[in-house]
Amino acid sequence: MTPVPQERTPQRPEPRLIVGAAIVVDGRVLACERADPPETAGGWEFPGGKAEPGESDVDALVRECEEELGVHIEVGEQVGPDVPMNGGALLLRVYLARLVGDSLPVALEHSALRWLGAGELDDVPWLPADKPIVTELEPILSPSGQRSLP
Ligand SMILES: Nc1nc2c([nH]c(=O)n2[C@H]2C[C@H](O)[C@@H](COP(=O)(O)OP(=O)(O)OP(=O)(O)O)O2)c(=O)[nH]1
Repeated sequence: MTPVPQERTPQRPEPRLIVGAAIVVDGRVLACERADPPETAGGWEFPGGKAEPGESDVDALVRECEEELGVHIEVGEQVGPDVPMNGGALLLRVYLARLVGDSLPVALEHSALRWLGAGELDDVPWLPADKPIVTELEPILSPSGQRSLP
């Protein structure tokens, strides 16, 4: 019998994961202004970056926050949705986090840092992918909603 040719569905490569940390202290979250590249410079984001192959989300976030801010963090629950970027090639995922130890964040790679309370989240131009996440962060930062904080 002649084998029936199988339908071939083109395989999309897995998106590259970008992890971000919503570091919260006393009801305010740390926002970071990108310094480069020119396409995203001046946009505000959560500290973080690409998870390396085989690296857990938590390990990637701890590493990135040490590199970018000189702080050690403890990572909590995810906040907001996974947000596809670059036509699905990248996926942004953000977790609540808190500072561990006495070190305060320093802008080692960003051009500015700001601590924003619930009513101040619109004070900076977030990168587009961050907006649905910031929307879900707002009620968590408000005094009545700090249930999910790590
Ligand atoms: N870290 C971070 N990146 C974000 C956010 N929102 C957003 O659109 N991005 C984009 C900006 C960049 O195009 C990409 C992250 O790349 P990156 O350059 O920070 O990654 P990285 O630290 O691993 O650096 P590299 O390996 O490319 O040098 O994701 C966010 O909240 N945090």
